[in-house]
Amino acid sequence: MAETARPRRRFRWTSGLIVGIVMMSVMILTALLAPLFLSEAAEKLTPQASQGPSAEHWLGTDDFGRDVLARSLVATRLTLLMTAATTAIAVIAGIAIGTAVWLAPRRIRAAVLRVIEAAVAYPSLIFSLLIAAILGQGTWSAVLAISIASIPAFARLTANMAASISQRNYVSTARLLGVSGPHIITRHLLPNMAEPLLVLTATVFATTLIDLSSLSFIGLGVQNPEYDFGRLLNEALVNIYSQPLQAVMPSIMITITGLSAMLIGDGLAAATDPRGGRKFGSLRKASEIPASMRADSEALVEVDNLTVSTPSGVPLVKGVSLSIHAGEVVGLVGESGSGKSLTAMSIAGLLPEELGVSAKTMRLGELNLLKKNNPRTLATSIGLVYQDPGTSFNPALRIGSQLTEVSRVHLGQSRTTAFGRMVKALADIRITQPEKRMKQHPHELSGGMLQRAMIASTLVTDPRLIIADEPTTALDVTVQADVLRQFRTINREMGTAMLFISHDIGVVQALCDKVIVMNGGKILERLTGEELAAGKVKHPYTKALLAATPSIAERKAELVTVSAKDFALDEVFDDASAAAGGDGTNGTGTKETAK
Ligand SMILES: Nc1ncnc2c1ncn2[C@@H]1O[C@H](COP(=O)(O)OP(=O)(O)OP(=O)(O)O)[C@@H](O)[C@H]1O
Repeated sequence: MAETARPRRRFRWTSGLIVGIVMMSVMILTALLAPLFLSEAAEKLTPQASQGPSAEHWLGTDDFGRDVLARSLVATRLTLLMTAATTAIAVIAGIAIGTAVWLAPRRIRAAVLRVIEAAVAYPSLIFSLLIAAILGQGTWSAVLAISIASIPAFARLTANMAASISQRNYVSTARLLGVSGPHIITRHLLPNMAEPLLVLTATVFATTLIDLSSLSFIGLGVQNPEYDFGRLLNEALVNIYSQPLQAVMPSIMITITGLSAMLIGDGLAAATDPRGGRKFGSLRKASEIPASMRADSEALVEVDNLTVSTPSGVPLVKGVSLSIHAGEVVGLVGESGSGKSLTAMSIAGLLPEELGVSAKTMRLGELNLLKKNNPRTLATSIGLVYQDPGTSFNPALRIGSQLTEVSRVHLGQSRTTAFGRMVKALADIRITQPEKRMKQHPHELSGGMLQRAMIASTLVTDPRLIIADEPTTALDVTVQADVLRQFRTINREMGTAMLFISHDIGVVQALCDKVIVMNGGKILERLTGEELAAGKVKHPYTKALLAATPSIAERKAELVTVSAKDFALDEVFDDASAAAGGDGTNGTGTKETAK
């Protein structure tokens, strides 16, 4: 069935970006028009030397009787031309080197990357001074010097991004199919690097302007009779006490040009960052409906007529209603893109902010989930378990500091108390040597152990609801059975409500009291776990889902995890424990059990 189309990401205009573009447009207009109308006033020598401000010369005149304001405005053209040329050379050469490095054999690539890194570490202004001294004084030697000094930054960024993009599956596939290196670069690499390169270009434009002005200021850049902002500052220096205004205008022009480029760079960064600039308050106000009118007022979690839409109004979740009682497990099942995660993330308040959410009711107990809630309340009321335990943890930090974060930050517990409670939670969930585990890094633990650690971390805050989004998909079948068993235990013993998301109808059938089948953002069918187990399904889509799980339906004896809830889970867990040497967490084989 067709996936709901993901709409094109909207470009976000920020006020900074608009101001930057307006300022830069004014500078470009000045660069175009000033030399046409003000050249004479700016360049003609007159006897009115070194005069103060007057009606005729607003900022006075220089040592040769030339109008200071006119010279500053006319200098905009050369300054912008030099800055644009320098930036363009740096960008083109940097991207060419960065991508060529990616195509080079491994040893050459490593050597060139080391050279680029050393060049980046060296201060660019000193580097450009060195090059300018070698090339000699003059406008274009300054341009070349600064562009050469800026190339390493672009080359490194391009090479790093190319390395990361080249790991993606579509690039591997293209390579496997024999697509040529240059074709991969133009088709796959460059389009995916455009945004960060654009942001860096704007920033380098600003720093280039400063560097060029500095070279001209110290006499290495633009030479008489040409003049840019730096050259004007150089001329103003000798009169700084008698004619301070002479230095003011070029300084203002440098500031405005640099600031506009920075604002454009920042604005582009914010506009292209999918997480940035999101507004709170995309939730519509909760409709205050009396308890008597609620669909299921006894339920702990109640969602009534939830709709999630894109900024352009395309509905992704269409009128979903569900309720979960304390101690109940509700499964959301459906193929990829059916709206399961968006439904769950709406409840958790973790939806991307650009998406609009509306519902008649969405609550957890008395907590109105349609309002912007205190993050502490949400973090302690709802526990989240994600799909891939490998990516749920920061690989650079020890397990302990990550697992105790919520307790320390949101419950205000001391490090020792949080550590102690976490060790107990790990032991409760039958992780061996919990103290040792807390001091280890994520790569030292197996996937099953990490996933159980993640479950344990959600429990220390006594959440009322646990949302588990495909929590067993990344695990092999024996560890999967163990994790499912842990969920069942928590749910039964602690009375926690659970929303369990899966595309695997067999897993849902094994664990859930109620099952909701979704597709295309809508609920197609509601079933009890028993109805599903007995095959009492009505909707053709659910039948198709069941038919697409032949290993569950046809090999009940082998994959007992999905045949008869508790019995199956216990039995599989025991086998998994045996396979893993008692701990049940390191069993990595895909041993099928209970034949
Ligand atoms: N931030 C977003 N902006 C626009 N569309 C989105 C966004 N997030 C998800 N979608 C789209 O909404 C639809 C439902 O997504 P959702 O993640 O809920 O699916 P799912 O059923 O959980 O699938 P999966 O199992 O692959 O995660 C998909 O078509 C997806 O492309």
